[in-house]
Amino acid sequence: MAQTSIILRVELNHELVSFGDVAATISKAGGDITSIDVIRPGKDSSIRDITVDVAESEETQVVDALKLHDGIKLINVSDRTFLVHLGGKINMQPNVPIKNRDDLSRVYTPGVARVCTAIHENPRKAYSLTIKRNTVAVVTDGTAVLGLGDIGPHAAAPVMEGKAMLFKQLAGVDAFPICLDTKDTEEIIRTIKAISPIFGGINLEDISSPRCFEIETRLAEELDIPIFHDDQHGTAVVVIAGLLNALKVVGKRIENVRVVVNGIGAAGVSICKMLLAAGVTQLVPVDREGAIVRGGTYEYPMWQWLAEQPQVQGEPGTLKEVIVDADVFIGVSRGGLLNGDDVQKMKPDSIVFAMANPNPEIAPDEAIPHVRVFATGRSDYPNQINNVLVFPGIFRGALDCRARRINEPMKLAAARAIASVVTESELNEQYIIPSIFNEKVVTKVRHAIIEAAILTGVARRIPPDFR
Ligand SMILES: NC(=O)C1=CN([C@@H]2O[C@H](COP(=O)(O)OP(=O)(O)OC[C@H]3O[C@@H](n4cnc5c(N)ncnc54)[C@H](O)[C@@H]3O)[C@@H](O)[C@H]2O)C=CC1
Ligand SMILES: CC(=O)C(=O)O
Ligand SMILES: [Mg+2]
Repeated sequence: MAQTSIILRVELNHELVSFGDVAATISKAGGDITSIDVIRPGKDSSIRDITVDVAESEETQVVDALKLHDGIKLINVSDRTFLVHLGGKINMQPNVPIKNRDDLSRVYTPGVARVCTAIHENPRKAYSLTIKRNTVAVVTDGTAVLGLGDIGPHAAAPVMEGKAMLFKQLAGVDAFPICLDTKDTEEIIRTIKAISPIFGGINLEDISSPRCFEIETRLAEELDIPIFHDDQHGTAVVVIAGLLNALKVVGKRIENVRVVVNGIGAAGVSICKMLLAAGVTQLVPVDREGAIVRGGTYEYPMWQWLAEQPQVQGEPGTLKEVIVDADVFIGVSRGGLLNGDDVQKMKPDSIVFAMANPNPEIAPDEAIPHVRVFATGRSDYPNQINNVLVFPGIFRGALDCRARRINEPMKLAAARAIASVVTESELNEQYIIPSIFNEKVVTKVRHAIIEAAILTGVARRIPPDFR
């Protein structure tokens, strides 16, 4: 059940109510008190901030119970999630202070002019003399934001700021959110190209399919910095990492399992491609109209490509039909499509990755009794299969070796690196994928990316630790 955390500011009339009564009322309504701060002490009355963890569905019950209680005045309810977003989640800091005119004349005019000239004469110096070497643009048009769909560029910003925070905290990469007010493929490509000089890489985010494929392909052809559509490749890399480990847990081999992938959009297409590259021989891609079958005719080029792959199964069917006897289900579609009965019909020792955000394709409580390995994209359940395990380390590595692009061998190396963080002795049903807070993740992904970039000839610099 999804949890939230709220802060309740209450005034207590001590003649009518004790703090014990308040705690009991909150607990009876389903809340769990995690901290109490006295804001204004007093003999007759006091004001306190009570932080309460509560299931999202029970938040109103807690609030109503306090409102109805004699002697309690509910002054304010704040949602801690909204509080951390006040004013935005990131800012920009100078690297050196400007304390006097001397400093000013060096960081700005006239001194800066000599640096500009040096870059003009040798554009590669942009990497050593500007923020380019460590800066990535996180670019969206707001058309496929999480599983919320086309909510527009303003509403997409909190996700992009969140990605920027993760880039910095996990990998030291400076990332800047850019939310474009256009859905036009050509305009998006033109705009990203026009802003690219200051960036060392472009992370495309939450751009809906099929436009995302052309945007990424064209930018990769026309720019010489890495272009990475996170929802496609970040997701595929982390799915392969999780699947390699989950298969070990259930004792099945990748070439013997039947895999259903639901939602053949940005994430689904890339996952299918990577599954085939990793050795899957029985693949059932499914979208709204049911299974995409071998030999079928489809409107989207990527679906048509799938229909031409020998490993893609020929039998048509709805999701509820094709999931019967599947070994693996991977959902990157939208929440609440399956129930316990559906996953019960899978093969024994089934693996279910229900990765739609914020709500998975099947609620964990419904799935867990019937499947052997269960994972979601969320941070509030075990086995979080989320591309946050991928993009920080991939860009750390790509920036450090100034990779021209991020290719297939680099992605496969990243998947293996993530899987390898979980040791044989640690591996179990509840731990197939490392936590994002495990520091080995970024270190290992970075290493794997640089090694593969050097081997495949896309690195333009050998970092000191590889010399
Ligand atoms: N856990 C993670 O790391 C990630 C999770 N996701 C989640 O995966 C979902 C899809 O993301 P994208 O691929 O970026 O979006 P997208 O918009 O490119 O693709 C979504 C696809 O799902 C299909 N779909 C929608 N309803 C469906 C249904 N009832 N049955 C079958 N297919 C259906 C759509 O037709 C579309 O092809 C979102 O919920 C997103 O939050 C995406 C990327 C990473
Ligand atoms: C995690 C992510 O990128 C998404 O859900 O879109
Ligand atoms: Mg995304």
